[in-house]
Amino acid sequence: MSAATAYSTVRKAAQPLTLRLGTRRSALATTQSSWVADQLRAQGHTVDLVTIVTEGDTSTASLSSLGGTGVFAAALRRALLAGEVDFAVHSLKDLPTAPEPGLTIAAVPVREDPRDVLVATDGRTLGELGEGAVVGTGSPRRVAQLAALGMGLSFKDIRGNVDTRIAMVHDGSLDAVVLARAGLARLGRLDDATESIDPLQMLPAPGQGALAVECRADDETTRAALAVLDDADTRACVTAERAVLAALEAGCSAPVGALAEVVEGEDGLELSLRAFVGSVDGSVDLRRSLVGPVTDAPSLGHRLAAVLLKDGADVLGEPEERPPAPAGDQSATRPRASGHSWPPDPPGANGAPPLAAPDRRPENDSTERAT
Ligand SMILES: NCc1[nH]cc(CCC(=O)O)c1CC(=O)O
Repeated sequence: MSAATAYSTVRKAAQPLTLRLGTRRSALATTQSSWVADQLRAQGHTVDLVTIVTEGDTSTASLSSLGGTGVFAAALRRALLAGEVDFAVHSLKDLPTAPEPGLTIAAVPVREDPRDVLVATDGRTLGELGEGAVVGTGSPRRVAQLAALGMGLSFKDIRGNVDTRIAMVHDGSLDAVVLARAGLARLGRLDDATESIDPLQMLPAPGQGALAVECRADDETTRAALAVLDDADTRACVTAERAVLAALEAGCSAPVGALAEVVEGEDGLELSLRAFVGSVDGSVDLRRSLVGPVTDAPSLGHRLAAVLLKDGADVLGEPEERPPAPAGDQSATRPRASGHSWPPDPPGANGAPPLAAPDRRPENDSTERAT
């Protein structure tokens, strides 16, 4: 018996396991969880889904009053830490950037297309919506970027699952909604999208389109089984994106978008990272980018956040550190990678350069908080 135990310990990672997967009950959550479960079943493991009801699913109160998108993850994490389930699958963009003590992200599987899509009446694109069109979204990030286009759109704060939101367009109560393309893809509803929005106009949420597969940090057996699902490129991208968010959360509370892509550089593969910080009235529209080594994802994100805070210090609140660098000397914020203003050409309908915000009103800062 003891000899058999010792033997099985050596081969533990290769043993078929029986794992309990905690999942929220929404269609998106169960679809995502089932996809991960199938990947593990293909490795010979047995996976049982355990439904966990979260406050974010049952309450109709606004997300911000419940404590933000973190409420979705909180109940799953409690069940994990209590040992009721062995692992959980989250939409990475809904996961707080602070690590959860006792838990670890064992895998970040290959990401779906991270862009946002428009679902509009009459097959319209963003450019065809027109002045006064009502766009439903509860996301300050989406509102800020749409407002910055200067197209005279108006916004309605909506909640509900993906199907509910699409229905609001089809029944004519809204002109359009903006949703993550990944959610539509996973639910088989991509045909409802009328435009995949160019990241030059709308940067996705950090981590959008990616999943996080989480388990207890001390559960080596489960960790090893989940690790085979990890995609190194996706992990590097979302690590950089979330580093921007984490660094900005410390320095401002404005709407944030970020997107990293692995690109072919002169010295091999590099990370190209773009980020946006704005205000929901569209008056602040700050976009910057950096390129750096794939192995440097966290510091790339932190450096890009520092650039954003420095360049937007007057409208974004207090940056952590504000070096009194002389004009023209940007070396302190870009020790390794090259920093540049992005996008290179003025985007959007108003043709305004990223920083040309004539009516920026710093005194309005307190009304521009992300909610
Ligand atoms: N905040 C809700 C949420 N969390 C994850 C997704 C979609 C899937 C993803 O982005 O990974 C969505 C819906 C949406 O934003 O349209």
